[in-house]
Amino acid sequence: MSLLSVRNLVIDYPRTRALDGADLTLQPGESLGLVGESGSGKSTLGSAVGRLLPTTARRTDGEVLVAGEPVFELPAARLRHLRRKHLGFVFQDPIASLDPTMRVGAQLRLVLGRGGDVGFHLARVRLDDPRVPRAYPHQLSGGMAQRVAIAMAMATSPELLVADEPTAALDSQVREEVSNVVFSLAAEAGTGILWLSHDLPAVARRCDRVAVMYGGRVVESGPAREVLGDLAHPYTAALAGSAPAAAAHGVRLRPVPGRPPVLDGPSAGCAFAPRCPFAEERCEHERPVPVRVREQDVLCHRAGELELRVSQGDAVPEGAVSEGGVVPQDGAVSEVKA
Ligand SMILES: Nc1ncnc2c1ncn2[C@@H]1O[C@H](COP(=O)(O)OP(=O)(O)OP(=O)(O)O)[C@@H](O)[C@H]1O
Repeated sequence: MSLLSVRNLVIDYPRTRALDGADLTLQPGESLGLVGESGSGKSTLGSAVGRLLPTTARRTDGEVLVAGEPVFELPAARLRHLRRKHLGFVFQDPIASLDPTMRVGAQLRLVLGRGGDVGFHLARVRLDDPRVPRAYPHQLSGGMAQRVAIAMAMATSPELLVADEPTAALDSQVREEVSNVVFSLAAEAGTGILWLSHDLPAVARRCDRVAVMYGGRVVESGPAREVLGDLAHPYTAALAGSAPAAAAHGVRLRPVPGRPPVLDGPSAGCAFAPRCPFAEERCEHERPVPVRVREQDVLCHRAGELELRVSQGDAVPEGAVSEGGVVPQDGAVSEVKA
Protein backbone atom coordinates (compact mmCIF):
# COMPACT_ATOMS: atom_id res chain seq x y z
CA MET A 1 0.00 0.00 0.00
CA SER A 2 1.25 3.49 -0.84
CA LEU A 3 2.01 5.71 2.16
CA LEU A 4 0.51 8.68 0.33
CA SER A 5 -1.91 8.62 -2.54
CA VAL A 6 -3.37 11.82 -4.00
CA ARG A 7 -6.00 11.19 -6.66
CA ASN A 8 -7.47 13.77 -8.99
CA LEU A 9 -7.37 16.39 -6.23
CA VAL A 10 -9.14 19.67 -7.01
CA ILE A 11 -8.82 22.51 -4.48
CA ASP A 12 -10.43 25.91 -4.99
CA TYR A 13 -9.85 29.17 -3.15
CA PRO A 14 -12.29 32.00 -3.79
CA ARG A 15 -11.59 33.01 -7.43
CA THR A 16 -8.55 30.70 -7.80
CA ARG A 17 -8.23 27.03 -8.64
CA ALA A 18 -5.01 25.94 -6.89
CA LEU A 19 -5.17 22.23 -7.70
CA ASP A 20 -6.75 21.12 -10.94
CA GLY A 21 -6.72 17.33 -10.68
CA ALA A 22 -3.39 16.53 -9.01
CA ASP A 23 -2.18 12.91 -8.80
CA LEU A 24 0.74 11.74 -6.68
CA THR A 25 1.92 8.61 -4.89
CA LEU A 26 4.69 8.10 -2.37
CA GLN A 27 5.84 4.73 -1.03
CA PRO A 28 6.91 4.08 2.60
CA GLY A 29 10.41 5.39 3.31
CA GLU A 30 10.68 7.09 -0.07
CA SER A 31 11.75 10.71 -0.61
CA LEU A 32 9.79 12.61 -3.24
CA GLY A 33 10.71 16.13 -4.36
CA LEU A 34 7.74 18.20 -5.51
CA VAL A 35 8.97 21.05 -7.70
CA GLY A 36 7.40 23.84 -9.70
CA GLU A 37 7.32 27.61 -10.11
CA SER A 38 5.64 29.87 -7.59
CA GLY A 39 1.86 29.40 -7.69
CA SER A 40 1.94 25.92 -9.24
CA GLY A 41 0.13 24.49 -6.20
CA LYS A 42 2.92 22.85 -4.15
CA SER A 43 1.97 24.34 -0.77
CA THR A 44 -1.71 23.67 -1.33
CA LEU A 45 -0.95 20.03 -2.07
CA GLY A 46 1.42 19.75 0.92
CA SER A 47 -1.18 21.25 3.28
CA ALA A 48 -3.93 19.05 1.85
CA VAL A 49 -1.96 15.97 2.95
CA GLY A 50 -2.72 16.89 6.58
CA ARG A 51 -6.02 18.66 5.80
CA LEU A 52 -4.32 21.83 6.98
CA LEU A 53 -5.75 24.10 4.29
CA PRO A 54 -6.99 27.62 5.05
CA THR A 55 -10.71 27.75 5.87
CA THR A 56 -11.39 29.52 2.55
CA ALA A 57 -10.15 26.48 0.60
CA ARG A 58 -12.69 23.97 -0.73
CA ARG A 59 -12.02 20.44 -1.91
CA THR A 60 -14.09 20.25 -5.07
CA ASP A 61 -13.05 16.76 -6.16
CA GLY A 62 -10.62 13.93 -5.55
CA GLU A 63 -9.11 12.38 -2.45
CA VAL A 64 -6.00 12.09 -0.31
CA LEU A 65 -5.12 8.77 1.35
CA VAL A 66 -2.43 8.62 4.05
CA ALA A 67 -1.59 5.03 5.06
CA GLY A 68 -4.89 4.10 3.40
CA GLU A 69 -6.94 6.59 5.48
CA PRO A 70 -9.07 9.08 3.48
CA VAL A 71 -7.87 12.34 5.06
CA PHE A 72 -10.85 14.47 3.95
CA GLU A 73 -13.44 11.95 5.18
CA LEU A 74 -12.04 11.36 8.67
CA PRO A 75 -13.90 12.50 11.79
CA ALA A 76 -11.97 15.06 13.88
CA ALA A 77 -10.57 12.59 16.45
CA ARG A 78 -9.27 10.18 13.78
CA LEU A 79 -7.75 13.09 11.86
CA ARG A 80 -5.92 14.31 15.00
CA HIS A 81 -4.64 10.78 15.59
CA LEU A 82 -3.46 10.50 11.98
CA ARG A 83 -1.62 13.82 12.20
CA ARG A 84 0.02 12.95 15.51
CA LYS A 85 1.03 9.40 14.69
CA HIS A 86 1.76 9.44 10.98
CA LEU A 87 2.57 12.98 9.87
CA GLY A 88 5.18 15.64 10.54
CA PHE A 89 5.33 19.11 8.97
CA VAL A 90 8.18 21.59 8.54
CA PHE A 91 7.55 24.97 6.95
CA GLN A 92 9.65 27.70 5.36
CA ASP A 93 9.54 30.10 8.30
CA PRO A 94 10.72 28.28 11.44
CA ILE A 95 10.23 31.22 13.81
CA ALA A 96 6.57 31.49 12.77
CA SER A 97 6.03 27.77 13.34
CA LEU A 98 7.38 27.91 16.92
CA ASP A 99 5.54 29.47 19.86
CA PRO A 100 7.31 32.81 20.55
CA THR A 101 6.24 32.82 24.22
CA MET A 102 7.70 29.43 25.19
CA ARG A 103 11.26 28.30 25.69
CA VAL A 104 12.49 25.79 23.11
CA GLY A 105 12.92 22.97 25.65
CA ALA A 106 9.36 23.41 26.95
CA GLN A 107 7.94 23.27 23.42
CA LEU A 108 9.84 20.11 22.63
CA ARG A 109 8.74 18.54 25.95
CA LEU A 110 5.09 19.17 24.98
CA VAL A 111 5.60 17.06 21.86
CA LEU A 112 7.65 14.37 23.59
CA GLY A 113 5.43 13.99 26.64
CA ARG A 114 6.61 13.21 30.15
CA GLY A 115 9.92 11.36 30.23
CA GLY A 116 10.96 12.65 26.76
CA ASP A 117 14.65 13.45 26.51
CA VAL A 118 14.89 17.01 25.17
CA GLY A 119 18.71 16.98 25.05
CA PHE A 120 18.74 13.78 23.00
CA HIS A 121 16.30 15.14 20.41
CA LEU A 122 18.20 18.43 20.11
CA ALA A 123 21.50 16.55 19.73
CA ARG A 124 19.95 14.54 16.87
CA VAL A 125 19.54 17.79 14.92
CA ARG A 126 23.07 18.80 15.96
CA LEU A 127 22.06 21.41 18.53
CA ASP A 128 24.38 20.51 21.40
CA ASP A 129 24.69 23.95 22.99
CA PRO A 130 23.20 23.67 26.52
CA ARG A 131 21.74 27.19 26.21
CA VAL A 132 19.37 26.14 23.40
CA PRO A 133 16.61 24.50 25.53
CA ARG A 134 16.38 27.67 27.66
CA ALA A 135 16.25 30.01 24.67
CA TYR A 136 13.13 31.59 23.17
CA PRO A 137 12.69 31.14 19.39
CA HIS A 138 13.62 34.77 18.58
CA GLN A 139 17.01 34.24 20.30
CA LEU A 140 17.97 31.58 17.75
CA SER A 141 19.34 32.01 14.23
CA GLY A 142 17.08 30.92 11.35
CA GLY A 143 19.08 27.70 10.89
CA MET A 144 18.92 26.83 14.61
CA ALA A 145 15.19 27.55 14.78
CA GLN A 146 14.62 25.33 11.74
CA ARG A 147 16.55 22.51 13.46
CA VAL A 148 14.27 22.88 16.50
CA ALA A 149 11.22 22.70 14.21
CA ILE A 150 12.70 19.58 12.58
CA ALA A 151 13.41 17.99 15.98
CA MET A 152 9.76 18.59 16.92
CA ALA A 153 8.42 17.24 13.62
CA MET A 154 10.64 14.14 13.78
CA ALA A 155 10.28 13.47 17.54
CA THR A 156 7.48 10.97 17.00
CA SER A 157 9.26 9.29 14.03
CA PRO A 158 6.35 10.01 11.67
CA GLU A 159 5.82 7.82 8.63
CA LEU A 160 5.66 10.89 6.40
CA LEU A 161 7.35 14.28 6.74
CA VAL A 162 5.96 17.11 4.61
CA ALA A 163 8.73 19.71 4.24
CA ASP A 164 7.49 22.92 2.57
CA GLU A 165 10.65 24.71 1.38
CA PRO A 166 12.29 24.40 4.82
CA THR A 167 15.62 25.78 3.62
CA ALA A 168 14.40 28.56 1.30
CA ALA A 169 14.94 31.31 3.89
CA LEU A 170 18.43 30.09 4.93
CA ASP A 171 21.81 30.95 3.44
CA SER A 172 23.46 28.34 1.26
CA GLN A 173 25.90 26.85 3.83
CA VAL A 174 23.17 26.43 6.46
CA ARG A 175 20.77 25.16 3.78
CA GLU A 176 23.00 22.14 3.09
CA GLU A 177 23.41 21.38 6.81
CA VAL A 178 19.68 21.57 7.49
CA SER A 179 18.89 19.39 4.46
CA ASN A 180 21.48 16.85 5.66
CA VAL A 181 19.82 16.72 9.08
CA VAL A 182 16.37 16.10 7.61
CA PHE A 183 17.45 13.40 5.16
CA SER A 184 19.66 11.55 7.66
CA LEU A 185 17.00 11.57 10.42
CA ALA A 186 14.36 10.41 7.95
CA ALA A 187 16.62 7.61 6.68
CA GLU A 188 17.25 6.46 10.28
CA ALA A 189 13.55 6.45 11.16
CA GLY A 190 12.32 5.06 7.81
CA THR A 191 10.29 8.25 7.34
CA GLY A 192 9.03 9.11 3.85
CA ILE A 193 9.65 12.72 2.76
CA LEU A 194 7.53 14.98 0.59
CA TRP A 195 10.00 17.83 -0.06
CA LEU A 196 8.49 20.93 -1.70
CA SER A 197 10.95 23.13 -3.56
CA HIS A 198 11.64 25.49 -6.44
CA ASP A 199 15.08 23.98 -6.93
CA LEU A 200 14.92 21.08 -9.38
CA PRO A 201 18.64 20.11 -9.39
CA ALA A 202 18.90 20.21 -5.57
CA VAL A 203 15.81 18.04 -5.25
CA ALA A 204 17.04 15.62 -7.90
CA ARG A 205 20.33 15.25 -5.99
CA ARG A 206 18.64 14.32 -2.73
CA CYS A 207 15.33 12.63 -3.51
CA ASP A 208 14.53 9.17 -4.84
CA ARG A 209 11.75 10.52 -7.03
CA VAL A 210 10.70 13.87 -8.44
CA ALA A 211 7.22 15.18 -9.28
CA VAL A 212 6.93 18.36 -11.34
CA MET A 213 3.87 20.59 -10.82
CA TYR A 214 2.39 23.02 -13.28
CA GLY A 215 -0.99 24.76 -13.19
CA GLY A 216 -2.23 22.68 -10.26
CA ARG A 217 -1.38 19.29 -11.78
CA VAL A 218 1.60 16.96 -11.51
CA VAL A 219 2.80 17.02 -15.12
CA GLU A 220 5.66 14.58 -14.72
CA SER A 221 6.83 12.15 -12.05
CA GLY A 222 9.43 9.43 -11.93
CA PRO A 223 12.83 8.46 -10.55
CA ALA A 224 14.93 11.62 -10.01
CA ARG A 225 17.74 10.35 -12.21
CA GLU A 226 15.37 9.74 -15.13
CA VAL A 227 13.30 12.93 -14.83
CA LEU A 228 16.41 15.11 -15.14
CA GLY A 229 18.58 12.77 -17.17
CA ASP A 230 16.03 11.76 -19.78
CA LEU A 231 13.79 14.79 -20.23
CA ALA A 232 10.25 13.89 -21.24
CA HIS A 233 8.04 16.95 -20.54
CA PRO A 234 8.75 20.33 -22.19
CA TYR A 235 8.03 22.09 -18.87
CA THR A 236 10.56 19.97 -16.97
CA ALA A 237 13.11 20.79 -19.67
CA ALA A 238 12.31 24.52 -19.41
CA LEU A 239 12.58 24.37 -15.61
CA ALA A 240 15.91 22.53 -15.85
CA GLY A 241 17.14 25.21 -18.28
CA SER A 242 16.22 27.98 -15.84
CA ALA A 243 18.00 26.37 -12.88
CA PRO A 244 21.25 27.77 -11.50
CA ALA A 245 23.19 24.58 -12.26
CA ALA A 246 22.37 24.96 -15.96
CA ALA A 247 23.97 28.41 -16.24
CA ALA A 248 27.61 28.89 -17.09
CA HIS A 249 29.63 31.41 -15.09
CA GLY A 250 28.80 34.99 -16.08
CA VAL A 251 25.70 33.96 -18.02
CA ARG A 252 22.34 35.22 -16.90
CA LEU A 253 19.80 32.58 -16.00
CA ARG A 254 17.07 32.09 -18.53
CA PRO A 255 13.64 32.36 -17.00
CA VAL A 256 10.98 30.01 -18.33
CA PRO A 257 9.47 32.20 -21.08
CA GLY A 258 6.00 33.60 -20.33
CA ARG A 259 4.05 33.54 -17.11
CA PRO A 260 2.53 30.67 -15.15
CA PRO A 261 -1.27 30.48 -15.30
CA VAL A 262 -3.65 31.62 -12.58
CA LEU A 263 -6.67 29.36 -13.00
CA ASP A 264 -10.21 30.19 -11.98
CA GLY A 265 -11.62 26.83 -13.06
CA PRO A 266 -10.54 23.68 -14.88
CA SER A 267 -7.91 24.18 -17.54
CA ALA A 268 -9.45 23.41 -20.95
CA GLY A 269 -6.34 21.78 -22.34
CA CYS A 270 -2.71 21.58 -21.26
CA ALA A 271 -2.04 24.55 -18.94
CA PHE A 272 1.52 24.80 -20.29
CA ALA A 273 0.41 25.08 -23.94
CA PRO A 274 0.63 28.93 -24.14
CA ARG A 275 4.32 28.75 -23.09
CA CYS A 276 5.27 25.51 -24.80
CA PRO A 277 7.47 25.71 -27.92
CA PHE A 278 6.07 22.34 -29.07
CA ALA A 279 2.34 23.00 -28.56
CA GLU A 280 -0.12 21.86 -31.22
CA GLU A 281 -3.78 22.75 -31.64
CA ARG A 282 -5.08 19.88 -29.49
CA CYS A 283 -2.86 21.02 -26.60
CA GLU A 284 -5.09 24.12 -26.24
CA HIS A 285 -8.35 22.14 -26.07
CA GLU A 286 -7.71 18.61 -24.80
CA ARG A 287 -6.62 17.89 -21.25
CA PRO A 288 -3.66 15.52 -21.40
CA VAL A 289 -3.91 12.24 -19.50
CA PRO A 290 -0.83 10.53 -18.00
CA VAL A 291 1.23 8.41 -20.36
CA ARG A 292 4.22 6.24 -19.50
CA VAL A 293 7.48 7.37 -21.11
CA ARG A 294 10.37 5.14 -20.04
CA GLU A 295 10.12 5.29 -16.21
CA GLN A 296 8.15 8.56 -16.05
CA ASP A 297 4.43 9.35 -15.96
CA VAL A 298 4.01 12.36 -18.22
CA LEU A 299 1.04 14.67 -18.89
CA CYS A 300 1.82 15.77 -22.44
CA HIS A 301 0.09 15.06 -25.74
CA ARG A 302 3.46 14.79 -27.44
CA ALA A 303 5.17 12.73 -24.72
CA GLY A 304 7.44 10.09 -26.17
CA GLU A 305 7.50 11.85 -29.51
CA LEU A 306 9.89 14.61 -28.39
CA GLU A 307 13.49 14.16 -27.39
CA LEU A 308 14.45 17.17 -25.35
CA ARG A 309 17.74 18.52 -24.14
CA VAL A 310 18.99 21.50 -22.17
CA SER A 311 22.54 22.65 -22.66
CA GLN A 312 24.62 25.37 -21.03
CA GLY A 313 25.31 26.86 -24.44
CA ASP A 314 21.64 27.72 -24.74
CA ALA A 315 21.73 30.02 -21.73
CA VAL A 316 20.98 33.65 -22.52
CA PRO A 317 23.91 36.11 -22.51
CA GLU A 318 23.65 39.12 -20.21
CA GLY A 319 21.43 41.82 -21.79
CA ALA A 320 19.43 39.47 -23.98
CA VAL A 321 16.57 39.34 -21.50
CA SER A 322 13.76 41.73 -22.39
CA GLU A 323 12.56 44.40 -19.95
CA GLY A 324 9.75 42.30 -18.54
CA GLY A 325 12.24 39.52 -17.82
CA VAL A 326 10.60 37.37 -20.45
CA VAL A 327 12.73 35.84 -23.14
CA PRO A 328 11.27 35.45 -26.65
CA GLN A 329 10.23 31.88 -27.34
CA ASP A 330 13.31 30.70 -29.16
CA GLY A 331 13.69 28.36 -26.22
CA ALA A 332 16.37 27.25 -23.80
CA VAL A 333 14.78 23.94 -24.54
CA SER A 334 15.50 22.37 -27.83
CA GLU A 335 14.37 19.25 -29.54
CA VAL A 336 17.11 16.90 -30.62
CA LYS A 337 14.94 14.98 -33.00
CA ALA A 338 11.23 14.58 -33.51
N1 LIG B 1 -5.06 31.36 1.00
C1 LIG B 1 -5.21 31.54 -0.31
N2 LIG B 1 -6.24 32.27 -0.80
C2 LIG B 1 -6.43 32.46 -2.13
N3 LIG B 1 -5.59 31.95 -3.08
C3 LIG B 1 -4.54 31.23 -2.66
C4 LIG B 1 -4.29 30.99 -1.26
N4 LIG B 1 -3.15 30.25 -1.16
C5 LIG B 1 -2.72 30.03 -2.42
N5 LIG B 1 -3.54 30.61 -3.31
C6 LIG B 1 -3.42 30.58 -4.79
O1 LIG B 1 -3.42 29.22 -5.19
C7 LIG B 1 -2.45 29.00 -6.23
C8 LIG B 1 -1.46 27.94 -5.75
O2 LIG B 1 -0.71 28.49 -4.67
P1 LIG B 1 0.34 27.65 -3.82
O3 LIG B 1 0.79 28.52 -2.69
O4 LIG B 1 -0.24 26.32 -3.48
O5 LIG B 1 1.52 27.44 -4.87
P2 LIG B 1 3.07 27.18 -4.61
O6 LIG B 1 3.56 26.38 -5.77
O7 LIG B 1 3.26 26.59 -3.26
O8 LIG B 1 3.68 28.63 -4.65
P3 LIG B 1 4.93 29.20 -3.78
O9 LIG B 1 6.13 28.41 -4.24
O10 LIG B 1 4.98 30.64 -4.13
O11 LIG B 1 4.59 28.94 -2.34
C9 LIG B 1 -1.83 30.35 -6.52
O12 LIG B 1 -2.52 30.93 -7.62
C10 LIG B 1 -2.07 31.13 -5.25
O13 LIG B 1 -2.17 32.52 -5.51
